[in-house]
Amino acid sequence: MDEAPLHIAVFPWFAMGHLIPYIQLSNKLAKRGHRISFIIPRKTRSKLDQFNLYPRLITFYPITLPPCDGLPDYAETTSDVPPPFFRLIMAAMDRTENQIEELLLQLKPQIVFFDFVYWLPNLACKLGIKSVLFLIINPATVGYNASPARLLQGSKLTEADLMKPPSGFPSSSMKLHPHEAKIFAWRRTLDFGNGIFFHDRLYKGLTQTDAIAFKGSTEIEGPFVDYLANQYGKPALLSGPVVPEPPTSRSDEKWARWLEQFKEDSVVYCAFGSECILQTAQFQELLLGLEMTGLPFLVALLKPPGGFESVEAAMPEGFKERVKERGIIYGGWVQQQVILAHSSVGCFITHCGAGSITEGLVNKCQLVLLPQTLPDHIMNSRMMSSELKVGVEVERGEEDGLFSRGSVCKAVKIVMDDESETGKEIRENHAKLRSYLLSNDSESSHMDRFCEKLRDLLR
Ligand SMILES: C[C@@H]1O[C@H](OP(=O)(O)OP(=O)(O)OC[C@H]2O[C@@H](n3ccc(=O)[nH]c3=O)[C@H](O)[C@@H]2O)[C@H](O)[C@H](O)[C@H]1O
Repeated sequence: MDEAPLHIAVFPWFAMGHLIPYIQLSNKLAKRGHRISFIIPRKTRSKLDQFNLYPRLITFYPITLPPCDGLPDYAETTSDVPPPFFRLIMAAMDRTENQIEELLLQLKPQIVFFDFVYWLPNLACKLGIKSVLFLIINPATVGYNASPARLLQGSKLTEADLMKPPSGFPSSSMKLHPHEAKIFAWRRTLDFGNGIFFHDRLYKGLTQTDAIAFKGSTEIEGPFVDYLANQYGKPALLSGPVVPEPPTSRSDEKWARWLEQFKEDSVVYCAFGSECILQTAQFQELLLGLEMTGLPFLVALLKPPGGFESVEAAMPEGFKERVKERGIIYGGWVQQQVILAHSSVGCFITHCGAGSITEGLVNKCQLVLLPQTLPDHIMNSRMMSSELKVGVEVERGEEDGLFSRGSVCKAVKIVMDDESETGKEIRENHAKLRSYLLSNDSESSHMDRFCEKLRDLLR
């Protein structure tokens, strides 16, 4: 490489599901010699250090969030508080503009990556820095939901409108069920920090940034990224799938010991990311569905609302006595990537967060898709089940969106059953996609193109 390395500052939304993939992307860039100045929440640093594989090139710049009415002092990422508080974290991030300006003046990066902090493109422009809106949310969701073609339908977009893709959208199989259209419609007018709707925040960022970029690969996301480049009339880049480096740490001893008692590919691991909280009835239905499978299972979920002291306290009656050592329900943080790589784990029930989907695809365990209340989870689920056919969605009520123990058990059985035709097709497709994602050629050609397009912004 004869060109000078780039210096990129990054300022992602303070959610673990965004911070971790931003560090994974930074690792890929640092591997090629680029320098990253990474703005992080101060107290969360101890959780993030382990992901930084190039500390000589990736420097963390911890910042303290300014106080915000109603936000507890200790809260700085979405995993510190329940969902109603997320908009206050966003409001506090919006108040860091002066701090960020000073930092950028001092660091002098050539490019700054951001996602939800919509005011960053204007600030960057003032300082002579190029801005890139880098989204870990898949481009299909953004194209479906926030393309200018959708806005032309007017501000009174109905749930019925949202059940169909906007004009020119590159896929006709990505359709929503009524309960999902409700979620999409609700999100559009969600107050998300300083009185600005989530949708408007994203739209402002998309219109003002110098370029839009996504985590994803040309083969899967290419048509959606081209659609957005066309719609917004600006460069749209793909970083490649940003497959995490294989974990170097071993699983916590207690999980490793527990997993080792079971035969290969037999354990169901179920986790819903860093912020998702199930209502008690659905939490219990999920556990009862796992019990019905007869398989061993490890569940890492936050406790449901309602004042439960622990996840154990929220278990269905008699559940613990019935499943005994065969099932573990844990309410704390686990090393997900290490667990997914364990040879005993054969199935992953995921909420379809962007990070979990990639981590699931690059491991051998089969995917059961149980998307929760975020539009990109729903689109990820549809993409994995209908377009790529690498996982099975848990069936839900068309109107109420609720799943049952029977539907959980059914989906697990399909992917785990050697005799099932659907299961066979899914396992074959997953194996092909896994080997594509893990191939060095795919990663390095995506990164070549990505870095070239970043350089184009500076010419
Ligand atoms: C706004 C939203 O942020 C979301 O993040 P979320 O935390 O829900 O899920 P993941 O993307 O799987 O991210 C969660 C990340 O945390 C890791 N982890 C989680 C729990 C645990 O106990 N141990 C772990 O190691 C996991 O391995 C993954 O890397 C999604 O992106 C979503 O797409 C986006 O819209």
